[in-house]
Amino acid sequence: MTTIKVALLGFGTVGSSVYQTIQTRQSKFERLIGRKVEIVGVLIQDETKQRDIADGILVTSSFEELINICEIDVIIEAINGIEPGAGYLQSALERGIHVVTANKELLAHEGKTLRRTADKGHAQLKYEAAVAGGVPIIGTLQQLLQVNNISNVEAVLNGTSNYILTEIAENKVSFQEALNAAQKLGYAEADPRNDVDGWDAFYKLMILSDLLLGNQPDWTKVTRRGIRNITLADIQAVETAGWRIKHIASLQVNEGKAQLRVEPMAVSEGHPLYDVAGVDNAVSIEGDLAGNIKLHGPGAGALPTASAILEDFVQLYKESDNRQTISETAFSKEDFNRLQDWLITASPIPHTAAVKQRWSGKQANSNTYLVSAAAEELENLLQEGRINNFFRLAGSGRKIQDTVPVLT
Ligand SMILES: NC(=O)C1=CN([C@@H]2O[C@H](COP(=O)(O)OP(=O)(O)OC[C@H]3O[C@@H](n4cnc5c(N)ncnc54)[C@H](OP(=O)(O)O)[C@@H]3O)[C@@H](O)[C@H]2O)C=CC1
Ligand SMILES: N[C@@H](CC=O)C(=O)O
Repeated sequence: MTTIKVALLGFGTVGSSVYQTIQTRQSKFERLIGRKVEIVGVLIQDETKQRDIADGILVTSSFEELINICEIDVIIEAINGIEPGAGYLQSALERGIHVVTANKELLAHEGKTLRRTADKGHAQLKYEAAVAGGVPIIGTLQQLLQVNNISNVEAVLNGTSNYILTEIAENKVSFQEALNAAQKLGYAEADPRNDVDGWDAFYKLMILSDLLLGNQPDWTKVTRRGIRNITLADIQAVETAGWRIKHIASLQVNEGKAQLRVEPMAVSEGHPLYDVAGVDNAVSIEGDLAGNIKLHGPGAGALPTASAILEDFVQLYKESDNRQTISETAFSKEDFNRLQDWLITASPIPHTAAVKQRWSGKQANSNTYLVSAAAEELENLLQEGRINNFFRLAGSGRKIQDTVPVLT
């Protein structure tokens, strides 16, 4: 029986979990792909750290050493940031080495170049773990794309942010306490600003854009808001009105134009993302043939991410499909002056906004209002401290009367 030789780049939360799983599931791999799997080398940064890695496996901080000494069939990459990882993957693909990566920041920036190199080098590039952790969204979209037209994707894509919002709401902990816990549990990025300022979800959305539309919009034109300024008072006020706040990445295609956004939104009961709690991620997809499909599961953490990586790994030896999307869809600009419906939390209501409905909160400053207003106007009111927060209503095309509970 021949052996597949694997090198791991990174031995942190994700890398060490991939290592453990490969070591303990040998018989499963043999059954699935008829070959043994051997880890031949591990690339790390700090050579002085103690690690539980078997003798005979090269552990090095030099990529040159790793790639020149070891014979490698597959590189599994789980390090942080764009460089040096992008250079390493480029060099591996040029040599015909397959790559499986979990690194969304790298892929959002360099995915296109890497895919081109993969095609030329006849190697495959797999990245299921880079979007939504253990939720198999990439494979599902690749499958659905064959005949469906996808018009709308709404997704909770950052496990850390969802965990923090849930902890604040359910356990009344502070933002900082919830973030500390997310870091301890291995959910957060090495620099957690990527999570709480919306960058991580943004990178994942750009990967979905590449996959669905064959391109990415101008990054500077995409709304990106994080969860930093959301308070317990906001969460409670919005819940009093029957809604929840979720950090949502959305991609909507309307008349050949795509609009992408990452922001906290208000979701009503019945919305596919309403019940997504803790570290879970979920993706709600509208296909013109399939209808609404929702995938829901753990969005971060060691084992779910290792699961996505190793399912990709097995697929390398079962098929060869590195298809690139070709699409006619253009990207539309956000119109910050267009009147839209929003939930705002404030007290008292600023006179400029047209109020459609009002819910009294338990505390003096926690009233919730359904208003028709322009994003720019609300952003200004927020900056001036005249409202506490504002949330777009999730669920495109829904009528407001369908989603807002009638008050007595
Ligand atoms: N944690 C999660 O739930 C998920 C993470 N990801 C992605 O997976 C990747 C890894 O995440 P995670 O395991 O949490 O991160 P960690 O910070 O736990 O681990 C990062 C690993 O990469 C190594 N590393 C960092 N920089 C370099 C470098 N320049 N050269 C060589 N090695 C380097 C570190 O080395 P050393 O040990 O010496 O410090 C460490 O072993 C990231 O891209 C992340 O976005 C994707 C999905 C989920
Ligand atoms: N930091 C990320 C990890 C997975 O991609 C998250 O919290 O979702």
